[in-house]
Amino acid sequence: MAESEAEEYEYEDTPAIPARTAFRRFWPLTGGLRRWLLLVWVCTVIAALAETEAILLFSDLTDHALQKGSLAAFWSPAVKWLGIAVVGALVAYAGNSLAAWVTERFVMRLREHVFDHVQQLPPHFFQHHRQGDLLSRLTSDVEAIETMVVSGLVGAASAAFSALFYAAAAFWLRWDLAAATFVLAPLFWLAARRFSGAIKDVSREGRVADGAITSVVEESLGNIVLTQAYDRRDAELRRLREEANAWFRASVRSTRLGEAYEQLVQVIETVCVLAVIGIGAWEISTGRMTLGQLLAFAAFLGYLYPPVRGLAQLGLTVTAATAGAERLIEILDVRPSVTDPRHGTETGRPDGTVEARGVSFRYPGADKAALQGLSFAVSPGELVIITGPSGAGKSTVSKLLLRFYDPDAGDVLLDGVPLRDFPLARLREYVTLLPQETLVLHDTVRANIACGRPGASDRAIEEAARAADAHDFIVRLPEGYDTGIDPNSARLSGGQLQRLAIARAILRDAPVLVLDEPTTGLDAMAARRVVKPLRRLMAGRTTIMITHDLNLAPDADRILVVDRGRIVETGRHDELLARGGAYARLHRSQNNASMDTAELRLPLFEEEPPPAPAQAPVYEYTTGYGPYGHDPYPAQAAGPVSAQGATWPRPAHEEPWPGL
Ligand SMILES: Nc1ncnc2c1ncn2[C@@H]1O[C@H](COP(=O)(O)OP(=O)(O)OP(=O)(O)O)[C@@H](O)[C@H]1O
Repeated sequence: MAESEAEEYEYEDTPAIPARTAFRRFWPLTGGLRRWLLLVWVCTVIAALAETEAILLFSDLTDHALQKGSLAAFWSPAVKWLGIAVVGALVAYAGNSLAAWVTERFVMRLREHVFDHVQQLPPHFFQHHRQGDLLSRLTSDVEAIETMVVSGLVGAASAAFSALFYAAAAFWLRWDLAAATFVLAPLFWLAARRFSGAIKDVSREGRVADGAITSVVEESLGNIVLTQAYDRRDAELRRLREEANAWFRASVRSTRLGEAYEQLVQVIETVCVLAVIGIGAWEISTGRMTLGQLLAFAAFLGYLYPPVRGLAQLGLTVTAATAGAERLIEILDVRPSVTDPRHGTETGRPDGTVEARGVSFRYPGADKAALQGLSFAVSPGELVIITGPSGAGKSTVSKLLLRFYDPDAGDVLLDGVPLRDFPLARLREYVTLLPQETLVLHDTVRANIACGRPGASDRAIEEAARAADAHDFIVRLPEGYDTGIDPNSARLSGGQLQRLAIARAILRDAPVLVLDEPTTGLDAMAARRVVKPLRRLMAGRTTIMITHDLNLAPDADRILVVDRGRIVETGRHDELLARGGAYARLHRSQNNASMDTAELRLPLFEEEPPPAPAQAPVYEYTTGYGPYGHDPYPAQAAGPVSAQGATWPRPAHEEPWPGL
């Protein structure tokens, strides 16, 4: 992606777009709805015709029934008028209901379109965009576009036709009087033109402020622990107030502009009405017009002004909505960093040979390369650990393996096929990521595991959970597998969440696994607890593990030490230690760091439980694996296991459900 595109992420730089361009951009989304739009418009035309007829009947009634005091002349026009009113009401009801349906469908469609697009955007897009601002674009800005495309279009067509009917009727009644009053019509347009620029500016400011407020609230609530622990309430409040002030100013200015326009139009209308009454009075006095005609004429003008005013107002609404459109178009113009190949390669399930050939990569907008000339190969079933100092480029390797980005030079290959030749959905089926942060859906535990393989049977889900050593704590939850969890849920500990993620990955059953710091963020006990399930997950799969945690290094078939985007050492754990180079230094520094805490010195692979404190509660250790039951993954048995019996002290990290 070009550097200029990265710069577009700045909100202030949202490019200005003419309303016509914005309209054209979103018009294709009305496909399939256009015939209904046409029907809405037909309903509006019929309703306008009914009104026109009613006004003519009113003129008839005034001249023949009211002025002559004849009840006989009342009935026929009255019945007609009533009939027309009923038909007009029914048609207006149908038209308005249909308009609401079309409008909401369009909003849904547009929102899905933008949401789907955003979901394909590369990770760095989300680092550059505040979430709150994205939320505001997906909600209020989407609705603004609706005003422009659907309501705007139907409103404009309806208003134009209504204005045309009433104007034609006024001309038909008295063309000279109509012509005299129509001379004043351009005043409406002049007023609208005068206001439109200012209204667009203020609307844009309001939308940016709206996004900023949502961002502050979202960030502040997401960081509530920091806010409370460091007593940042006042600082957060100040941040909110600053954004709210901008919104307040824009909002008040917008109302002031709207009101000023409204009142100006009222005055113009009054001038027109007075002109009609003045000319009418003169015409009646000379006998060239009846009172009924004058009243009907005034009524036509009364009906004519709202659509004329509506048309001008619509111009302002559309202009204001364009500010929202600009914000959506800005996002829609960001291209996904990777796309499906035109002709995807169908290889069938790969064996899992992974190779990087001279891979170089620079993040969009970054000034230096994150990876340079990286080459390595992993055979099916091998475990390769990628380690190195912070910022070396380890996680970047995982992003290229998952094809979140394509390399700028070189290729990443799976079974000899460049990743860019696989359809994306297939590739993500073949390569599974276990990310550093455990990702949780707002759903049940079952659904959280099942998202590894949608449609998996309950049995398969449970088996995966057992293999991930998650079954036991899941069944202890209040509703077992049907217990609801969410990303902010405090119901599960870090280690438990990690085991859920492992169950999900086991269920996915991909031939290639990318583990990004699988034990980081867990305390030593929790880390120990995930090692065994991790081994089961890795069994028979090509595994590339990105980690600082060198406790797992002796298991690796090969270790790649990365520094400043290059591989600086390759070999097995013992070889690299003996070489006394970068790896040996990393290893030493890790051991030195862990000297400080007794907890970290606990052996990571040993399943021997720590000696039970005298008063420690005991519980049945019911996992179906290891020495206590049938282990379907015997080859992955992790180090020496306890032979002490079936009861263990409850590990400190194994938090039970509160109240259990
Ligand atoms: N979205 C991004 N935009 C620009 N530069 C980035 C981006 N993400 C990472 N980088 C840079 O790329 C380099 C490699 O980052 P990477 O996250 O791969 O390092 P890492 O070895 O995984 O570090 P850590 O161990 O701290 O996670 C770093 O210099 C980092 O600043």
